[in-house]
Amino acid sequence: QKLNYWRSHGVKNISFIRLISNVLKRQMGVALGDIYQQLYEEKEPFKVALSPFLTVLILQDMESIKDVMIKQFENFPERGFYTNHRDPLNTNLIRLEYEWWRPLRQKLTPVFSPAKMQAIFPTLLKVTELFASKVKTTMEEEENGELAIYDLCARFTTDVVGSVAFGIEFNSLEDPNSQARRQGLKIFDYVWHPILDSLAGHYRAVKNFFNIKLFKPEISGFFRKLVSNIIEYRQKNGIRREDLMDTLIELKQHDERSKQEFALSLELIVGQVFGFFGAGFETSSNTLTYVLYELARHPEIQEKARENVKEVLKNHGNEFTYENIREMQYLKQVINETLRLHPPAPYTVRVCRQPCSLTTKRGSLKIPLGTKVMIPIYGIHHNPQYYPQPHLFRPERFDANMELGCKFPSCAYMPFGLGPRICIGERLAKMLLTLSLAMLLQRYRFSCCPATPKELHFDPRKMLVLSSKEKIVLKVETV
Ligand code: HEM
Repeated sequence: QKLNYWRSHGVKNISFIRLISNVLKRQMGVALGDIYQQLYEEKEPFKVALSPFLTVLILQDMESIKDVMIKQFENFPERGFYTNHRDPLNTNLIRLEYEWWRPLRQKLTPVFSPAKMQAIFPTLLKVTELFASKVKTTMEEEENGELAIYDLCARFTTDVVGSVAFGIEFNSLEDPNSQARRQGLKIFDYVWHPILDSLAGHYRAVKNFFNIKLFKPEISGFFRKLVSNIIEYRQKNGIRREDLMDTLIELKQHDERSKQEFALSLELIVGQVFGFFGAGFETSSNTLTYVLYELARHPEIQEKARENVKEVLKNHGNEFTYENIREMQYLKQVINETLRLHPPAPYTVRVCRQPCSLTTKRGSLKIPLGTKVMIPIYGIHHNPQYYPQPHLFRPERFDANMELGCKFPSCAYMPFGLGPRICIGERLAKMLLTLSLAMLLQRYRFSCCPATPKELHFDPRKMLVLSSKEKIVLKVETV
C-alpha cells in the first residue's frame, strides 16, 4: 500500500534491505552520496526506501532540501532519535524533541556568541600551545619525524572540548590513557547499534515505558558526578574559568532565581556538555587531520597558507588573538574546502512531525507523518555541477574574487547543516581549527611519507561521522 502511494506519485524506490546493506559496506554518508548523484543525473527529486516500520526519503531537489531544513522547519523540527528523559545523557540538543529543544536552544545560543568565544579564547590558546609543543617533542622522539597526526589531533580536540565545555583538564596530550579521556571515549559506546538508535525514534512510548537506556549506566553516572562536582566546587569557591561551563552555571542560577518553567537543571547541563563533547570532539579532530593531510599533499597550497598566517601575524606583533586569526582569509578558504571535500558529518536527518507537501518542478508530493528525510551533505558537496572536478582540493572555490570562486548556490554548502537546527558549535569549531592550524603552520612543515595513505577510504562502522579507515601519518619538520 505504502509502495503504491509513492509509486503513484512517481517516486522511485530502493529496497530497504539494499539501503541497509549499502550503508554497512560503505560509510553511510558516502553511500547516500552515490544515491544522490544518481538521482541528480536522472533529474529525480527523491528516492524512497520502505520497511514495515520506517519510510526513508532521500532528497536530491535543492528546493525541497531548503523547504525541509528552513522554510517548513515546523513540519520537520527533529532528527527522530529516541530520547529517554530519565537518562540525562540523552537529553541534549542533538537528540531532543522539538518541544524540549526549542526553549533549550534559545537558552544555549548565547553560550556560543562571539563575545563568549572571545572570552574562552585564552583557554583555547593555552591548550593549542601545549598541542604545538607536543608536536615538537613527538617529532623529536620519532625516527624520520613521521607522526601519527590523527592521534595527536584526537588527543588535542579531546583536551579542547574537555577544557572549554567541561572546564576540566583531560590532559590526554600528555597522558593518552588519562581516566577522563578513557571515560570520554566511552561516550561512543552505545548500548545499541546506531542503526537501531535511528529506528528507535518511532516507538518512543514503548521504550520510555520500559525505561530503555541508550548509554551504559556507568557512563551516565561518571558524567553526572563529574559535572555536579565541578558545579559545586566552582559555586563554593567562587571560581570562574571563562568557559562554557561558567555560562551554563550562570544560566542555571538565573533560572533558579527567576523560577522559570523550563529551568536549566543539573541533569540538563550534564546532557548538554555530554552532547557538546559527542558532537564536537570527533568532527573537529577529523577536520584538523584532513586539513593537514590535504596540505601535505599540496605543498604549494600549504606554502600559500603559511604566508597568509605569517603576514597577518607580522601586522599584529606576532601574537595570536581572537581578532587577528579572523583575518587569515586564505586559511579560512583552506578549511572551507576541506569541510566541503571531507564533511565530517556527511549527512543529516529530519523527521516529518506534521503531514505536509513538498513542491518540486515535477509537482507537489504529500509527505506522511513519521517519514524520515535524509539530506546527503557529502553527495551535494561532490556534485560536479556545483563544484567542477569535485574530488580535487581547490581552496580557490571559496574566493569570491576568483573565476572559479563561490559559483555554487549558498545552500549547496552545508558542512554545519542548515536552518534552526544548524550546528550550535560552528563558531567554536572554526575558531579552534583556525587557531590550531595557524600555529602549526607558523612552526612546522607537513609532507607525505611512505606511511601516508595515497587516498582516503571511510570507515562504514562509524555511521555518523566521516572517519578515515587509514591511519594518517605525516612527516613533520620545523619551518
Ligand atoms: C568541524 C566541526 C563540526 C562540524 C563539521 C559539525 C557539524 C554539525 C552538523 C552537520 C550538525 C547537524 C546540523 C543539522 O542537522 O542541520 C551539527 C549539529 C550539532 N553540533 Fe556540530 N559540528 C562540528 C563541531 C561542533 C562543536 C565543536 C560542537 C560543540 C561544542 C558542536 C555541537 C553541535 C550540537 C549541539 C548540534 C545539534 C544542534 C541542534 O540540534 O540544535 N558541533 N553539527
